[in-house]
Formats: sequence, C-alpha cells, structure tokens
Amino acid sequence: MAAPPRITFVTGNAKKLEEVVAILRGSPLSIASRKLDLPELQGEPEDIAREKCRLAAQAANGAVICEDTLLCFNALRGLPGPYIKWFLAKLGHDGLNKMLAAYDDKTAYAQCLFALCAGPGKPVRLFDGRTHGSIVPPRGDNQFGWDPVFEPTESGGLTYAEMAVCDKNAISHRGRALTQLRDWLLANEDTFRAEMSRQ
Ligand SMILES: O=c1nc[nH]c2c1ncn2[C@H]1C[C@H](O)[C@@H](COP(=O)(O)OP(=O)(O)OP(=O)(O)O)O1
Ligand SMILES: [Mg+2]
Repeated sequence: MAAPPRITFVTGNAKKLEEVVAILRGSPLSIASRKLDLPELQGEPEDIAREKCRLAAQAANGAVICEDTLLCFNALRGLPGPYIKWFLAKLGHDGLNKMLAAYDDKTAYAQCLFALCAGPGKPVRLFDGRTHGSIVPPRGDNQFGWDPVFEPTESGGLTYAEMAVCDKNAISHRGRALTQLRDWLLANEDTFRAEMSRQ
C-alpha cells in the first residue's frame, strides 16, 4: 500500500496542534506541522476558514489543513464567534462572563472549521464540528484559551479545562470536525492524491 499523503497542519497555536496529534493518534494519516500565524479575513466563518487555508497552501506550497475556532454566544447572535481570540486577549475570562451580564441566556457553542486543500489553487473543503454548552465563571487550569469558562452540556458539569484531555477530545468541537476530515480523507484518498499531483 502507498504511504499516506503527507499533509501539513498550518497553525500558530501549539495547543491546537497537541490536540490534533492526540485525536489523530492511531489513524493512518501523516500530518506534519508548520508554525505560522496566517492573516485572517473578517466576515462569515466559512469565508474566513477558506481564505486562511488558501493562504496556507500557498505558504506551504503543498497539501495543508488549517482550522478556525469560534466561540459563539447565543444571546449575542453568535458573537464574538471568529473574533474570540481578541475578546479573550483584551477582556480575559472575567470579561467574557461580564459580556453576558445583561442577558439571562448564558448558552454558547464552540465551533471548529477544519479546512483541507491539496495545494495552491486547489479546492478547499470544510468540515464543521460543534459543541453546545454555556459560559460560566472560570474553573480548571489547563491554560488553553477559553477552556475554563466553557461548560459543555454533555460533560456532566465540568468545564473543558476540568476535563481529562481524552474526554474533551471525545466531545469537543475540534474532535468532531477532525473526525469528519479524517473519515473524508480515508474514503477519498485517491481523489485527494490526484488533486495533489495535478499541476
Ligand atoms: O479548544 C479550545 N479551547 C479553548 N480555547 C481555544 C480552543 N481552540 C482555540 N482556542 C482559542 C485560541 C484563540 O484565542 C481562539 C481561536 O482563534 P484562532 O484564530 O482559531 O486560533 P489561533 O490564532 O490561536 O491559531 P491559528 O494559527 O490556527 O489561527 O480560541
Ligand atoms: Mg488565528
């Protein structure tokens, strides 16, 4: 059997990479990584993810995956969404809670959009994973982004930051999106290889 196609995960975030490696452990995919903080468009999540992946394929000059993570507050109609990185950096965990002080509805969902592309100029495919939950005062100390303030509905009352890594990955936005990507690649390896080799 041919070796699996070599794909580069382009991200500036070491914690994302750790989770991706853990989630893909045991699957016959060959993922390298490249640390690059790509520019991100403003607008609809799908457009942001596609454009980032297009730039990643150019930068790596080959097959890439990249991903965008959103944290969407239902009371705020999905905001901060793709801009959560900057809200978290400026306001912290406490500020994220205070943003919802005026609303009874503290529910939110975490969304991950994985994007896959066989090379520069090739089509970009998206895989969408979501986990529903609510925004709570920070608990747990895994030091990954907004994990301490997100309590998934299906965690039995734990925040992401209080969960064991494997338990988070089993229900997380990232786990769900990446599982879809992996299954698509395993089922469509020939198509993807043909795209990789076509000039
Ligand atoms: O599972 C997660 N649990 C908690 N926090 C998380 C998670 N996943 C991403 N995050 C944070 C990182 C960043 O503050 C924002 C997403 O922004 P996002 O642009 O997708 O990530 P990034 O710029 O850190 O890495 P990249 O180079 O792949 O774009 O949410
Ligand atoms: Mg980013």
